[in-house]
Amino acid sequence: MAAVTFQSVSKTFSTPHGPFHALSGVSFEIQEGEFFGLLGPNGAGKTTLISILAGLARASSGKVSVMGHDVHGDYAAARQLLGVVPQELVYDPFFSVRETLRLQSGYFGLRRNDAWIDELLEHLGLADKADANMRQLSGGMKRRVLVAQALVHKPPVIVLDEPTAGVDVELRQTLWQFVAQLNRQGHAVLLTTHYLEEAEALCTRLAMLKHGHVVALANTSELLSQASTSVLRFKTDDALPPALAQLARVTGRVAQLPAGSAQEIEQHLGVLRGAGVRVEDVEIRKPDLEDVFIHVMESAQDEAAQEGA
Ligand SMILES: Nc1ncnc2c1ncn2[C@@H]1O[C@H](COP(=O)(O)OP(=O)(O)OP(=O)(O)O)[C@@H](O)[C@H]1O
Repeated sequence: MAAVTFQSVSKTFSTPHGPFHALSGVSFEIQEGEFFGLLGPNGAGKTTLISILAGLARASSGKVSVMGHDVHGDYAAARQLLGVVPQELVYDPFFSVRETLRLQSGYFGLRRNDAWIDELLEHLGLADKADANMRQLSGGMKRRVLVAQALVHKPPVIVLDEPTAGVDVELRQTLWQFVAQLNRQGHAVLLTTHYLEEAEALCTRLAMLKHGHVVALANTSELLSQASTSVLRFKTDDALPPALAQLARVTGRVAQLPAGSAQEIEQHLGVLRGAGVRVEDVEIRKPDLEDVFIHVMESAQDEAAQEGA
């Protein structure tokens, strides 16, 4: 049985400017025990889809189920099977960390949950904060509590919406080790993130959303192998000539250009030399998920433009 099923899910918001289609016919399944990534640029519809899955919003049409339980018609059963770590830091400032986790356990009918709560506190580096008041915690610590809260009832499906936004390297590593361990034990994970390196390292399958449409759905390794073009990477302080500037991905001093063959690499270097651009630390690397992501998003744009023409 699929852990999560999205079947032709659409969501339309009414806005002062008319109806806005945040999701249009989104369909995919996440299998039990799978580590699944949901990617897309800002505003693609990721949080809207997760809100529908968590029962916080209602789809305008389509069906969503968790382990066969409809999130609308069979809400309580579906919610019990899900652990959702929200993007926003929502917490009750009057409780301590342990009280927060006991309260959350109570919502799921779990009375004697302290052994698991202690384990969660330990795994998430919160053991020494158990009695601290929620409002005394730093942002990163609060986020750890949100993760613990989502896991108090050991849900078979864990949903993480941007869990590492604004989080330091140490917590990221602790979090991923723990989530990977839960995944190995059979929990399915649905992750949304803008850190494509994390998605590449963790997710076995990915869906990419753009303007509420699924524009790619495949195994991570398949997506990476489809991007056969290597990348020429170098540092420079000079402006790139226009012909290359429009192909390049530039981050600060680092420029990256797609280069399918040795000949193309030689051509790029020739153009750079001809324009008097001084380059350092030149290397050729394999494409990563960010290259694939940019390519998929650009192709989706071209297709949309053609359809609109
Ligand atoms: N209540 C609402 N009313 C109108 N429009 C909304 C509402 N909620 C979301 N939207 C719009 O729906 C689109 C999808 O938003 P959503 O938050 O799902 O995107 P996202 O992919 O999670 O983005 P981000 O990466 O920025 O978190 C956006 O254009 C957003 O402005």
